[in-house]
Amino acid sequence: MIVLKAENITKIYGDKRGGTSVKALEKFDISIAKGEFVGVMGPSGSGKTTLLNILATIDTPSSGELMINDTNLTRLSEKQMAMFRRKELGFIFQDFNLLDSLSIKENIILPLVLDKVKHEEIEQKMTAMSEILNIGEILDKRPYQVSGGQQQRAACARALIHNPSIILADEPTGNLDSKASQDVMEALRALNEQKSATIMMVTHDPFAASFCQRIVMIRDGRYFQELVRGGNRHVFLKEILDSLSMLGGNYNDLP
Ligand SMILES: Nc1ncnc2c1ncn2[C@@H]1O[C@H](COP(=O)(O)OP(=O)(O)OP(=O)(O)O)[C@@H](O)[C@H]1O
Repeated sequence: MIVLKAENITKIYGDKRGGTSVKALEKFDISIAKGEFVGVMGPSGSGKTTLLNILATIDTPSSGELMINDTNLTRLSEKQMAMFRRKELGFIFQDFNLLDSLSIKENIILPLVLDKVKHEEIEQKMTAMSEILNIGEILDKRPYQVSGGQQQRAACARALIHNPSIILADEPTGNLDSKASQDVMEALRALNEQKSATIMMVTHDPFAASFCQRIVMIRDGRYFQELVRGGNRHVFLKEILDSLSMLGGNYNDLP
């Protein structure tokens, strides 16, 4: 079953009255099935953030169609879009975006509290998340009292606890050291495998990307290539590195 389908997405930034304009995406297609874990990679300026903002419904394409679970998002009003975003999408950001005034647990369950979900159901979901993500010991702490990797694992729990159709992750390992990056990627993989979470992640990090099942490469706002994981993660990492060196841009500096 297809969860997300974006077709012919073009995004032009700039002045409609004749000023300079930038074509950030051109006739870009992407389709993600339920339970897939997909990475999007491309050199700096290739259009990844633009794509993510459009899929996240915080920006609109200049042309093209975006469907998530049979809802055509290019036809919704602002209010309908905000409701759709809250119910159907989960977000993970590079800088975690947890509220320091709340405990880790309160941060995670906030979407359910706002939706007035019953206490017992919230506790049940919280326990299940905490077991998968190994965050039981930090639930009563504040975000500033735990490590970056622990904060990001809490953010993963928050992104999935309301059971969205898809999680959109923006450089989830961008602010983490290699050990914490590995923990977070293993957490995302566990959510994907054990909870059938559908995940799309934008990343510069080939190591993080090697946890995905499929990588879509963008260059100059256009689809460049797709890699599908066949063998183990180490083989896939090598394939990703080879493909990135063909992509060029800032990836030419890779080891
Ligand atoms: N608000 C904007 N106004 C004008 N041009 C923009 C705007 N946002 C992005 N661009 C341009 O659109 C193109 C794609 O940018 P985008 O940020 O999507 O790339 P990216 O792949 O996410 O880059 P990075 O990896 O450096 O974050 C670039 O040429 C960028 O300069």
